[in-house]
Amino acid sequence: MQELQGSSRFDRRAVKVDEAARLVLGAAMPGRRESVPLGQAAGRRLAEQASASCDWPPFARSGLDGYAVRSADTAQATPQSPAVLRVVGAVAAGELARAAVVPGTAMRIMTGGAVPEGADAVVMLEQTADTLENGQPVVRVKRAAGPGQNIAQPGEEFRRGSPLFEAGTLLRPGHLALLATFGYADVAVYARPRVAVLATGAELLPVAAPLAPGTIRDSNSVMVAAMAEQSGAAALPLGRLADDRDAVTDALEAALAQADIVVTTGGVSVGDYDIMAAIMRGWAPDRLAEASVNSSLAEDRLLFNKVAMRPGSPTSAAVVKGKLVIALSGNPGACFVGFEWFVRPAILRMQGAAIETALPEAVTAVLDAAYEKGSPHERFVRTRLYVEQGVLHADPLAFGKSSMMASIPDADGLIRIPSGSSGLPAGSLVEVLLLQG
Ligand SMILES: Nc1nc2c(c(=O)[nH]1)N[C@H]1C(S)=C(S)[C@@H](COP(=O)(O)OP(=O)(O)OC[C@H]3O[C@@H](n4cnc5c(N)ncnc54)[C@H](O)[C@@H]3O)O[C@H]1N2
Ligand code: MOO
Ligand SMILES: [Mg+2]
Repeated sequence: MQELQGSSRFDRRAVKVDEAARLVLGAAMPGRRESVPLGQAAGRRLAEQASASCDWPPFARSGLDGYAVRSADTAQATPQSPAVLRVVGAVAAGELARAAVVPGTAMRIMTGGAVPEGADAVVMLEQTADTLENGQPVVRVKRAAGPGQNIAQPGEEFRRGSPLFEAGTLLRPGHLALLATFGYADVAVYARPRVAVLATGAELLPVAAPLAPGTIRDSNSVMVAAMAEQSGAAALPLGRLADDRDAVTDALEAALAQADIVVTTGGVSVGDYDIMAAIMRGWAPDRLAEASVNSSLAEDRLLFNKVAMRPGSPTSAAVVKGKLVIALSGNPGACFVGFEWFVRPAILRMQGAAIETALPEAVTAVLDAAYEKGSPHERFVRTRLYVEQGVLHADPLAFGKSSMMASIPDADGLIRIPSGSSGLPAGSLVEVLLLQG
């Protein structure tokens, strides 16, 4: 048996969850960059500002299938007395007109076609009639066209050189459309942070193993790895380790050599085999009080080893060799909440997200059922969210204990129950942290 000497295992100062998250974010700097083909850039984050490489639209463009005209020529047009204009040609999208539109003439034009010189309006086909006069094609325009009508002016949407998206922007399909428009065949994005995942606990079996008495299958590894991937990271699942301090220390060394963030689960409380707590304490515990959001990655230090939150109070974090080590609690519920507060924000920050957007997003909802339990620490209660008559409701889920998993897959959010309270009555307005879909 490995003894953790002395009473220091109980000597832990709880930091508030927001402060703990900021300590982690202060140590998680935007990281490596790489260039990827545009078609692979969805879900990645821009590493540098993108800007418009030309005016958009780049030329005066017809918004309809119709006739390009001089609006002045149609000023008196009515259905009874249409303007009669000689048709001097046609222009399809992708073509350039071979003639200008001079007074008394019109040019047939298709949607997306470049408006010919001289024309300042497009009349839709439905408002025109084609005929022949003296063997020449003419078009009758039955209504006055306003100047600029149905024409997208060059630069009306974007000016050449104007900023499109800032570094850190999460690229969604619409962003890709604009990047394509402006010729970004390759895009500079932040590299996916590499997140090593290591589960500690002698009781843990691989997923494929049959259960033996006293053992359970490792469910945290796969959950944490999936959450990391969902946040834009590349997960490196490193498997399970028994509660052996030397073996875990060696595994951490190896993980630090290949990852940007090392996430462990289990072994952070006060038990005899909670070796992660001892290992974390070993990282310059005397610096704990000095740790601040401005600390650099230069020196190894413990960021915190207790958080004023339930679940997840023993969650710990340290900076080691310039990398973040986040030791999540083994209880699956605590592991899940600890990831949302510390690991996901760190992953987002390393991909250039601003600190405020890296933190969990909060909304306000009406609490459907009373939450009776008071707590010296803030609580995060798994909840379903739904909208009724335009109002967001939080319906707390059963089986929400830290050790329980049943409600994790159903949770849309985490209700934030303030500390020190004796709970909250039904109907209270509560803050809810949104979870990823
Ligand atoms: N005397 C005290 N005991 C406990 C305290 C305390 O303050 N005083 N804190 C409790 C709280 S709160 C939590 S949370 C847990 C934290 O436990 P650890 O982080 O040390 O985790 P373990 O002891 O290794 O395991 C706890 C629990 O979770 C199961 N587990 C662990 N790893 C996995 C995994 N990969 N997949 C699924 N389940 C896992 C493990 O079997 C245990 O049942 O401590 C309380 N105790
Ligand atoms: O703080 Mo422990 O995480 O659930 O019960
Ligand atoms: Mg334990």
